[in-house]
Amino acid sequence: MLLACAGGKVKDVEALLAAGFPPHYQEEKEGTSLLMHAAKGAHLEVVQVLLAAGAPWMAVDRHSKCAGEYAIACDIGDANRKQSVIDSILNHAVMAEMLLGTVEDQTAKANVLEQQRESHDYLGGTVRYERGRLVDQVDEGVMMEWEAPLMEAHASFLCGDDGNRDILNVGFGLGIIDRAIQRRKCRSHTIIEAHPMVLEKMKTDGWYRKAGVTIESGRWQNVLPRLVAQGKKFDGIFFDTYAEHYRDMQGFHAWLPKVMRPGGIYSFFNGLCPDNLFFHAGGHQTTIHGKGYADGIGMAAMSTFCQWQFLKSKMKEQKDLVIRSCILLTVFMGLMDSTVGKQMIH
Ligand SMILES: C[S@@+](CC[C@H](N)C(=O)[O-])C[C@H]1O[C@@H](n2cnc3c(N)ncnc32)[C@H](O)[C@@H]1O
Repeated sequence: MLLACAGGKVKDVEALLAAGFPPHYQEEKEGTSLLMHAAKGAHLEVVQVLLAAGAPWMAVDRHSKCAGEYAIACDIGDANRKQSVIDSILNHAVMAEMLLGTVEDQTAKANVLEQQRESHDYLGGTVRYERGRLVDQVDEGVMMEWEAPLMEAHASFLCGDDGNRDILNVGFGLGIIDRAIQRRKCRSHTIIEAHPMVLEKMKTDGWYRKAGVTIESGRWQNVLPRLVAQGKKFDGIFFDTYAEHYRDMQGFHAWLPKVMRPGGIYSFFNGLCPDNLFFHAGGHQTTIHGKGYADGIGMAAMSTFCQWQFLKSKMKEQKDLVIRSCILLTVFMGLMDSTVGKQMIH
């Protein structure tokens, strides 16, 4: 099977799968999967057959590399084919993450509670400012001074040169981006911050007295609905919180169309799976497109997004719990390596 995948022999791969060969197989020594072998040779058809059969896109080898990275590293001459393989895996990853996310949303309330607990632990705990760092009560770095060049770049992107923009920053931390925004000038500068000790520091440092600056204290989850109800709109928005799940970020993205002026700019600190380029891209696309915000969207993700919106709108129309459960179960079966599930989805 490994040879068939590496050699792009799609008929052999199909025959072996039909005979019961597990699509999730990984060889013992290096941990390479069937999908990695196919991706390495840019064998698009084999990749598609394996993904459809339930081969896990996120499996990693013994060096923590996933199939997407094998596709990126592949050195065949045909750049189009190579790109098609990358797109195919990424598209599948985004689709799987979005569907899985919904299954989790519906069925694993405990996970949500777990995430909320993490956030509440942080917000209810102590923080301290020390030598260019903000650290939480378990000595984890919330923000570090070395991130300044990144924050400068975000501020420059958001503020432009016209000095005429209403800017919103979510998460003060060390205030690096807020100082950079102040240096660049803007019409108004709003900061949402939730941690009482950070708010205290902001008070001490005079942020409450700065002209044009409004401090909104509280979690963005509570503040944003109020700002929207007041009809507040912004030209530039930055999001960089702490101890939150990427699903929170998705939740934030769902608010963007309501608080952003047309032509506005959004930027965020993107620390999703920073150690793995491919997971980073998958997480990024899922997060951006997962809840109805479709700006700067790639075509592959767009088609996934449309399919997903269609599925969601169908679910809404029916308003029928049984049908909803059936769809979720089907999706789940599809994800769980079930040919029947895949056929049901189709
Ligand atoms: C990584 S720091 C932000 C750093 C900032 N970009 C800078 O340039 O210094 C994250 C900040 O978000 C705040 N925060 C965490 N959860 C929040 C929430 N739900 N709403 C508002 N602020 C939150 C934290 O207290 C912390 O001050």
